Amino acid sequence: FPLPPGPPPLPVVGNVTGIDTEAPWLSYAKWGAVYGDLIYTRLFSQHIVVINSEKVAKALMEHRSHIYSGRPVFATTEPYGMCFNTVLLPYGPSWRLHRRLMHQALRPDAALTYRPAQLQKAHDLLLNLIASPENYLDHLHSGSTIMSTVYGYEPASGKDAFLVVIDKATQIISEDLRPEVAAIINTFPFLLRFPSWFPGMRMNGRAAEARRYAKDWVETTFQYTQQAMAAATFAPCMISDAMRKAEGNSDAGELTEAMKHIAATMFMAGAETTQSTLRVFILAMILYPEVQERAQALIDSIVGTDRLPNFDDRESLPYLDAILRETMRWRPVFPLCIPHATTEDDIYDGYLIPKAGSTIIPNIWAMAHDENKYPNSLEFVPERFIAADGTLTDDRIEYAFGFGRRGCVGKHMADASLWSSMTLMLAIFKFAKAKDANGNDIDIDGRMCTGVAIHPLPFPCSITPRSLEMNADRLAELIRASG
Ligand code: HEM
Repeated sequence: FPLPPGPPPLPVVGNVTGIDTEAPWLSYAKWGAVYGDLIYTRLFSQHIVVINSEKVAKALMEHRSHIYSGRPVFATTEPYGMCFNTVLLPYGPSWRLHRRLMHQALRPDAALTYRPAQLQKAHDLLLNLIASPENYLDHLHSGSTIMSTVYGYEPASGKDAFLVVIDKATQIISEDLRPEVAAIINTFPFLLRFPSWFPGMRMNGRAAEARRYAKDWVETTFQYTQQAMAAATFAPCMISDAMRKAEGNSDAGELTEAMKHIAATMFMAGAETTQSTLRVFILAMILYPEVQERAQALIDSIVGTDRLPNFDDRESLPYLDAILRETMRWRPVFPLCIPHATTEDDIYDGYLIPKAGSTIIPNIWAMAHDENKYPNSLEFVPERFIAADGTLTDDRIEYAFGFGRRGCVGKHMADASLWSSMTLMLAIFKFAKAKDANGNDIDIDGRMCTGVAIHPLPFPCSITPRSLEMNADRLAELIRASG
């Protein structure tokens, strides 16, 4: 059988020159218009199969998930200190153990138990935003529930020491572990042995830095929880629950080691993604003020202004869910998902998808910007998720969380965190363009960073209470009144 169609490769480098390295998802989507939904391409020695449609992604990665649940072997994983990371583990016993332990904590009914903590975090976010709106990026970050639910640790608002370390590691890894970068290193692994002062070898220094940060983050945060567990006041968290259950088991050592790695993975996979989605949300609210006003009018009419919204209001606020879905569609955090790898040869639609080292890239960006499904896809239009009878459509943007057995394990937790943060922020604040010294709006270009996971680059914005009477004391009172 032939390989799927794709652009003709150059000798040695393959298709590397035809790819927009800042936004490869755009190149792959353009190729899709010529070659179809399933494309074969080669970057140096790396065989890559790109999937541009949700239908094909589901047919392969969900209905044949026993074949498509591996991860490519990246020469960068070990030098960057990432061997512990569930996301990059090969399809095998360690990954299965990680997944089982995570599933126990994050399956839909277990995720419900985090709701009070998620609401509390959303309240803290409001208080922090009213106190210092200019630091909104720090507040979005420290507002994550993951540090408290996983480690029992409450990050300080502002620049929390643990979060700073984790941020630095995550940033380097997201930029340098892209399949396009990994393809170069996989082909020329000796590049990683050049000293970092050698021209062009900045990457080497970055690998050493990432390794240091990763070690610090895996060990120090875990030690924090182990020490804190001895204190009578320590509230249970995922680690303390798992460690107590494992006590006395013959495999307690193995479970403790796995928990340490899972906890670090959950933070890496969960906090950054949630924060990035909230950044996209704020960007959209500023660029589409009519959407913001419609949502606020709905909140006022359903919830009123004497209390804050809570999860019981969710069903009555479909437009808020439509905004959440549109946020995830408009600028997906993982435009190229996280690559999978095949563990057997496969034949699909008359084409061979080879086992030998094939990297499978679902182009989530292309799925989210399919003009047949989402006309004017570059515009932010939550109404596309509202049916004629006013209810939500069936399109839950599941593809933004990946596919099959490797699909996101934290999606229920992410969904509730995002909904509560977005809805509560809209209830209290108006998001608008910042003004310059002459009182004119400062334009926002909405540019995104590049990497495996992307977010809008920092932009100036004005975050002010919607009501002139609202201040920190009144907000604290409103939170108390909301129970
Ligand atoms: C807006 C928030 C989030 C988005 C958009 C998101 C998206 C994704 C995507 C696209 C993948 C790759 C799936 C695949 O390979 O097919 C993934 C994997 C993963 N996600 Fe999430 N995620 C989010 C939040 C979270 C949270 C809150 C957690 C944990 C608390 C989490 C934990 C994980 C883990 C552990 C994996 C790796 C699964 C594996 O390799 O088996 N994610 N996520």
